[in-house]
Parts: sequence; C-alpha cells; structure tokens
Amino acid sequence: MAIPCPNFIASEKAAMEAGLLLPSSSLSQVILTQDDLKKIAAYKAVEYVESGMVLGLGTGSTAKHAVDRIGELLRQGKLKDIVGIPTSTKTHEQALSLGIPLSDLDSHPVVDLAIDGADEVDPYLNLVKGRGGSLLREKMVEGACKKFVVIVDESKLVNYIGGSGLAMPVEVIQFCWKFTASRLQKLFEESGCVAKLRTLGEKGDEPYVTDNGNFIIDLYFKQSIGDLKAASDSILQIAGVVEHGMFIDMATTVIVAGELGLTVKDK
Ligand SMILES: O=C[C@H](O)[C@H](O)[C@H](O)COP(=O)(O)O
Repeated sequence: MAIPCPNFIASEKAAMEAGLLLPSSSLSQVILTQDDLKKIAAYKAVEYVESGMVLGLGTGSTAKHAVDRIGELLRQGKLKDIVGIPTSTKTHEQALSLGIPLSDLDSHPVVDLAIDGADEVDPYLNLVKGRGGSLLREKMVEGACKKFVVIVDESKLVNYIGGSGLAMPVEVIQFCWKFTASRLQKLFEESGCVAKLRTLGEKGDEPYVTDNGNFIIDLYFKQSIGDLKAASDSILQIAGVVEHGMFIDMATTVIVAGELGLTVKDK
C-alpha cells in the first residue's frame, strides 16, 4: 500500500539513513509504502541504542528492520559491545546471521533497552502484541528492560485495546485447549468475545505452535473489555493459560510513523 507523506519533517533524518530519501529531496516529494514507514520508525528507535548495551531484540516485520540496522551499525563499527536478547527463534536466527552477539535472560537478567513492534497501541501506550506468536518471550524480555521502545506505523493506533477488531492472542498449553478457550470466551461474553484456535492458514486446521510448544487462542472483542488490569488478572487465573498479549503499562516510548511524520510518545 502506498501512503503519501506530505509533511514528514521529523523523520527525514531516519528516512535518509534508511535509504528512502536522497539528500536533495524531501519526504513531501516521495511516496512511502507501509513497510517504508515501519523502517523509518525502526531506524529512529535505533538512535536510542548505545555501545555496551544489553538489547531486547523484538520480533515481526517492524522489529526486523531495527535488528537489521543494529547489525549494520555493528558492522560499520559505529556500535560496539552490544549483547542481544532475541524474543523468538526467528529473531535469534536473524541476529545470528548479522553477527550480533547473543545471550539470554539467565545470563543478562537486566536489559537496557528493548525495541519491538506491536499490533495495537491505545492512547495510554498499552499494547496488543503476539499476532506473530511471540508474545511470551517478548513479555519476558520486555518486562526485564529499563526502556522499552515500541515502533509502529499509524495503522496500529486504536482507541481501546481490541479496538482493531483483530486478535488479542493468549498462549495456552495444548492439553484440553478447547476447555481453556471456552473459559476465555466466557470470561468476556459481555464484550461479545469469540475465542478461536490459531491455525496455520495454508495447512488447513493444523494448529499454530509457538516457539514454546504451546497453542494460541485468539480472542476477538466486539467492544471494549474495560479495566485492562482486571482483565489481565482474570485471564492469568485460568489454569492452562501461559500468558496473554496485552502489554499494560510496559512501553516507555512509542514511535509512530504515519502520513504526517514521526511522532514520539513518551510515557
Ligand atoms: O508476535 C509478534 C509480535 O508481537 C510483533 O511485534 C507484532 O505482532 C507486530 O508485528 P509487525 O511489526 O509485523 O506488525
């Protein structure tokens, strides 16, 4: 999808570094795709990275650009002594291929900065994450970081969590997943919740399995679920639930790339 950017002033430096803009042109003269916007947000976020940091490396099409950029700056010698903590096997493989030194939370329990995408961002910077299936490791790594920078294009902004009408993922153990799914649906029946097992689209009904060997139950809401903390507590009380994709009060900064430029929202 091509998105015109008539007034993309704040992001020109990030766009130029991302190779999307020639020094002689301005963003008002170029048409950027949604992926370009993700890349610009990612490059802006990497400006927060300093040599010597322990970094949480996010997962997804937006975070991928940030990981690529970190690899590039390491190769160029502009960053040094970085330790990356990947949030999925996919990001682990990407970071390895880029030569980013990797570790885990056992060895590095405190993470200086994490950069990751999101599926939804509400006005209070609460998030939905995990439509790519990586919510559990993301929540562990991003919950351990001092600063959590979220990068999105403006299509991810919602008025309330669940407001996109798309999935709020819950990771559950495989044992009796239908039972767990029906308990989850019942919990939010007043919000018109529908709970569905995530499957591998192209392979029919075969369930999607997370990096941790679990299933994902996607919850779809017809209206706001109200108090997010109460909703979170109720979900986590259900035996069989491992974690959910609401990241409440975790983001410290959200960088939004959109038609009018880059917006940096700090908590
Ligand atoms: O499980 C996936 C992660 O939570 C992603 O950060 C999220 O789904 C956003 O992904 P994308 O940047 O591809 O939209």
